[in-house]
Order: sequence, then structure tokens, then C-alpha cells
Amino acid sequence: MDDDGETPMPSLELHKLPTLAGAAIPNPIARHPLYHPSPSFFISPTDVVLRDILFDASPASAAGERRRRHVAAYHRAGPRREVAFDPATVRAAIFTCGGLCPGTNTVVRELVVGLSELYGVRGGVFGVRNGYRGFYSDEVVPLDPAAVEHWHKAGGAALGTSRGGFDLARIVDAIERHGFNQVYAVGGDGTMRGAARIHREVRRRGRLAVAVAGIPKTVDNDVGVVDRSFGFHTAVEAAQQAIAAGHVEAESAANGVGLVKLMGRSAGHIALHATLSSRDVDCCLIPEEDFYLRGAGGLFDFLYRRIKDNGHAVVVVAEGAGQRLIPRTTTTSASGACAGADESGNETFLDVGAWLKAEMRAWWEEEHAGEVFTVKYIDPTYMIRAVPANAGDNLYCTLLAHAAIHGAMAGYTGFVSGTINGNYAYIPMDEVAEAKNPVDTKDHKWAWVRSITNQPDFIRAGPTS
Ligand SMILES: Nc1ncnc2c1ncn2[C@@H]1O[C@H](COP(=O)(O)OP(=O)(O)OP(=O)(O)O)[C@@H](O)[C@H]1O
Ligand SMILES: O=P(O)(O)OC[C@H]1O[C@](O)(CO)[C@@H](O)[C@@H]1O
Ligand SMILES: [Mg+2]
Repeated sequence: MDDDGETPMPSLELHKLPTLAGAAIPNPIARHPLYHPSPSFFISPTDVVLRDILFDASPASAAGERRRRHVAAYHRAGPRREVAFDPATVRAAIFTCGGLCPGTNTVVRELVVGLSELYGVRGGVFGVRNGYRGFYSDEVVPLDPAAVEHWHKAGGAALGTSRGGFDLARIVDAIERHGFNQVYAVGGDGTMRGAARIHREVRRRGRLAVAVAGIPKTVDNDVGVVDRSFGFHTAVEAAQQAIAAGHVEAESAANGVGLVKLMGRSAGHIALHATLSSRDVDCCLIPEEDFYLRGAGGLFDFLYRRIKDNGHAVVVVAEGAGQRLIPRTTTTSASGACAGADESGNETFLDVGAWLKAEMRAWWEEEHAGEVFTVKYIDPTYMIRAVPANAGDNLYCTLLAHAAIHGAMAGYTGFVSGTINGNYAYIPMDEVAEAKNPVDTKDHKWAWVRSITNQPDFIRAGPTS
């Protein structure tokens, strides 16, 4: 509080974006026969979205002090009154990269449809096949609304996707050769790191005026800054079937355990959200929270009590959980290869599900021989990300794509479109490329998991095995 009792207004730290030098052309949407823009339709460059909306207003809060003084702000996404591109000159390249994610095709579809129907781009939209490597090893594919009409109904990546193959010089050469002046990257953190480098190289070359935009995609929801990545909710929904099956199998056996492994390489969001929405889960294991198997207070101790109380138990484990417990010599990775790295340099993990199943059986044999025991291991890995987006994600994909188009048309570059506290914003690509989004096990969501599963804190209970 000030001396006069007023709460001072914090100053905004606007995360500004680079803009392309160029023409200021009236936005063609203003003359669009199907739109009647209201006075608030166009967004001005001074419209912002705040990153932090929760504050401790108490003067005594040291943590709240900085937030009270400085608030991170981002340009609000949406159509601008003036644009930097004459639609007749737009040559847009769209590509998808990294693992599959529900909604990828919807984003591509809506980029094509939005450029065409909102801005009147004709014959200037192209798909680059198979991720980054497609820039220099494939022909580009002309795209128009008719070509992509049904894409939102299909899972997968209609343009193709890949890992690895990032060759900066050849990619930017290809951008120059094709005359692309807008590049839309649909991908996860790796893709955004690559796109940020393309953006910098384009600027370094000086002679190119290219808007580089990103739409963050990753089924694991491990991209930072934005509220969530598209497709995540669809994957959580798809995981319900696997958990329900694990529950039925466990319930139908004497001393049955249903063990379900879900995607989540370095972040356990899918396992956490699937657990919260299912309510059939007795224990959720994620990469952010250590656990141990044997001894008092360990996972097996807990499972035994749960089996004795309820007759069965369901365990959900994220693929990245418990990695340091698994012996490296004997177990193969989830993809069949030894643990190492994939073509993009991402660590490939050992199969925690197969290992847990084997350990559970060995434990029961050692400690409860004579009593029947059943473990049914369900690994729906690719099934939860290869599905089409649900209705909510399809809508989200559409708005993210349109936000990206409005930003690129306005001449912003090196940005990502995403929601922050529910509002669409433009975020510097570098920031998103580097930000991580692990599950915060100190916040309320993890506490909800505990309250639903009643699982203990395996860290405090004893030594690790
Ligand atoms: N630091 C980097 N610089 C340039 N390119 C990169 C970098 N990191 C990753 N890439 C490239 O980005 C592409 C996608 O990366 P990756 O395979 O890690 O998937 P992702 O985009 O993180 O998506 P997901 O996590 O959903 O699978 C690959 O072609 C990879 O070569
Ligand atoms: O087998 P792929 O296609 O490399 O993808 C597996 C990885 O991709 C993701 O779905 C997203 O990064 C991870 O959860 C998973 O480890
Ligand atoms: Mg990634």
C-alpha cells in the first residue's frame, strides 16, 4: 500500500515482438463481405495479456513484492487494423514436426482456410512434407481449402512429420528459393527451438522479410508459458479407456492389479489428468515425483494394503517415471531400442511398465507365495495420440491457427500463438522454446491426486531401492 492507502499499479514488462518493416495496408477483413467488424474487432499493438493474474496483495509478502511491481505482459492476439502483407503477395509454408498429437491436422487445415477465407490469399499456401527435412528433400504441396476440407476429422499428420533432420542453412535456403514470406511451424519444444533459429537466420541474412510463427504442439503438455498445448485434453480422454480396462481386469481377478502406462516423457501431465478424471486409480507415478518399490512405506507396501482393503488396485505410470530405478543393462526402451536418444536428441526411456510388471510379480512371489496374484499391463502409448482431436481441441486448434495468421499478417515474427490465462497472446518464440512445463508437485493439482488416490508420499517414507 502507498502512504495514502492506495495499492500501486504494477508496471508492465511487455514481451515485445520483432516486426517486419513494410507496408501498412488496411486489413482486408474490414472489407470482407461476411464480416461486419465492430469497433473493438481490431486489436491494437498496445492491447496486452498479463501472464500472472494471481497476487498476494499483502505488503508483507516478499514473493508478491516483485509481482506487485512488474507484471509480464504479451501482445494480445487478433486481427490488426493494418497488415504488413498484401494477400496477393503471401507465400506461406506450413509444416508439422515431432511426435503425433491430436489436432495437428486441424491446425494445418485452419491455417489454410484462414489465410484463404479471412485474408483472401489465393494460390500462395504450401505444405512442407515430413517436418524440417522436407524443406530440402521433398517437393512442397500446394494447399487450398478444398484440399484440406476433411483433415480435422483425421488423426495423425497429413503433411507427415519427423524427428531430426534440422539443417539450418538448407532450410533457410529453401525458404529463400521458394520465396516463402510466412512460415508456420506446428510442433513441440524441439520444433520451436528450430523455428527460433530459422527466425534468427532469416533476420541475419537481412534481405528476407519472412514472418516466422509457431503453434505449440505436444501431447505431453510439456511446453511452457502457454496454458496447455492442443490435443492434450483429447489424449487424456483417450487414456480413460485404458484405465477403465485396467480397472475391470483388476476387479475381475483375485488380488488383481491393473497397470497402465501413459505418455509423458519428462512431464506427467497426462497421467495426472487421466488419474484425476478417472477416479479408479489407486496410485499415479510421474517423472517429477520419486518413488521406491520395496520396504516399509514403498509402492509395494502401499499396493498390498490397497489389495487387501479393496481386492484390487489400479496403477497409472507415466513413461518417464522411475527411470533411475530401472537397471540399464537388461531392459530395453519403450520403442524396443536400448535407452539412448532419438533422432532429435531426446532421451529415449526404458520401459517402466514392463519393468514394474516384472518387479510386482517377483515381489509377490517372494513375499506372498501361495496367494494368487494377477497383473494386467496395458500400454496404450500411441493410441492416445493417434486419434482425431475432440470438439474442444478442434475449436482450440482453430483459434490458435487464426491467431497465428493474424499475427503473421500484421508483420509480427518470431512468435508463438497460445493462450495465457484463457486469452490468446503472441509470445516470443525463444521464450516458449526454452520454457519447460513440469508438473508442480507443490501445487494444488498434485494435492488433488493425493486426495483422490490416497497414495502416500513415497519420498519421506524410507530409503530408496
Ligand atoms: N535445438 C534445436 N535446434 C534446431 N532444431 C531442433 C532443436 N531441437 C530439436 N530440433 C528439431 O525439431 C524437430 C522436432 O523436435 P522433437 O523431435 O524434439 O519434437 P518436438 O517438436 O519437441 O515435439 P514433441 O515433443 O511433441 O514430439 C526435429 O526435427 C529436431 O531436429
Ligand atoms: O516414438 P516417437 O514417435 O518418437 O514418440 C514418442 C514420444 O513422443 C511423445 O509423445 C511426445 O514427445 C512422448 O510422450 C513420447 O516419448
Ligand atoms: Mg518435445
